[in-house]
Amino acid sequence: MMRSKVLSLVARAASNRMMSTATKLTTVEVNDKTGIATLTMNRPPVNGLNLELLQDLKSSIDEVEGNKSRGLILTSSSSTIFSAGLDILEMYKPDKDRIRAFWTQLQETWLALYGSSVPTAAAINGHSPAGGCLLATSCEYRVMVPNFTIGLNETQLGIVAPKWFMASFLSVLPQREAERALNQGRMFTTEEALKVGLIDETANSKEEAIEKCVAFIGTFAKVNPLARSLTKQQFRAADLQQLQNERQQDLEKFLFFVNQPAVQKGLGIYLEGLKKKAKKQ
Ligand SMILES: CC/C=C\C/C=C\C/C=C\CC/C=C/CC(=O)SCCNC(=O)CCNC(=O)[C@H](O)C(C)(C)COP(=O)(O)OP(=O)(O)OC[C@H]1O[C@@H](n2cnc3c(N)ncnc32)[C@H](O)[C@@H]1OP(=O)(O)O
Repeated sequence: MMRSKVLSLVARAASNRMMSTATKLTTVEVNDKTGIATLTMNRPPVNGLNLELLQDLKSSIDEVEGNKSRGLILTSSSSTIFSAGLDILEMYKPDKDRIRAFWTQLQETWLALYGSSVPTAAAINGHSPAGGCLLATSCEYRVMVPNFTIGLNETQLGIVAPKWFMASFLSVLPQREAERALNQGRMFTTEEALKVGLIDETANSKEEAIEKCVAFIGTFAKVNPLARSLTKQQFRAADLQQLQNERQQDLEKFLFFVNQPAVQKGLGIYLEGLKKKAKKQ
């Protein structure tokens, strides 16, 4: 970003530095006191992860990696939705080239977030199904506001979570819990998620969730940053390497699967159900 633009933004935000506003789908704000970056998703109405939001997320993660932030907190500008997961419109009756770019970008964004060298935490201030849960479980810590739901509900849509979605989930939950929840496509309430360990803490508001994420990141203040990040990377290396090695096959598998007539039919019915529900409200 141009230095002059950064400077004018610095002047505007008293103690927080807005590091990126070039795109409207994500913003990065670095707190001058803590040095921690808050990455906010802003794609109304539900932060559906389409190609452009995924691109912005990836470039915002890269920006945080590059600006020496002490940590990254992922959250949403919506008051009720963290992220509704993948934008189903990207997968339903897809454009041939765009769906390839979409899935490739999802892979890249996951590799960047799950493999991030800075401490990461999610302030889950709303519902977080499927791809939303993928983002949250790719972070190292999760704080969630009550009365929302989180989980990998793919089987409820007649689709299958790829291995790397499972890897993020398994980095948080024991295998037995993860397998059962995935097979059921189970969505956990905030309270259930806390009980099972899918989230680490609850908070009564987004602000409190962010404070708790800041406190988590603060636990690394006296730890050597290089030693911490190399340790994290060793824990995550096998999962990251597996996707790196299989990226092309993973893409082809996704394209084959998603283009099956039965899958397309299921997605169409699911979308119709969402739209009917939205009209009733
Ligand atoms: C053998 C095979 C091996 C390997 C397989 C290989 C590949 C696997 C293939 C595929 C895997 C793909 C993985 C996908 C993961 C996903 O993320 S799929 C998306 C799942 N998401 C959901 O199910 C969430 C659905 N949405 C909701 O439940 C609610 O909308 C939500 C609780 C989030 C919010 O509720 P509310 O505030 O009441 O809002 P509305 O429901 O009224 O929604 C507002 C409008 O937004 C539209 N919308 C909602 N979610 C989505 C979405 N995910 N995508 C697109 N659009 C969405 C909704 O229709 C409303 O639109 P309208 O206003 O009517 O136009």
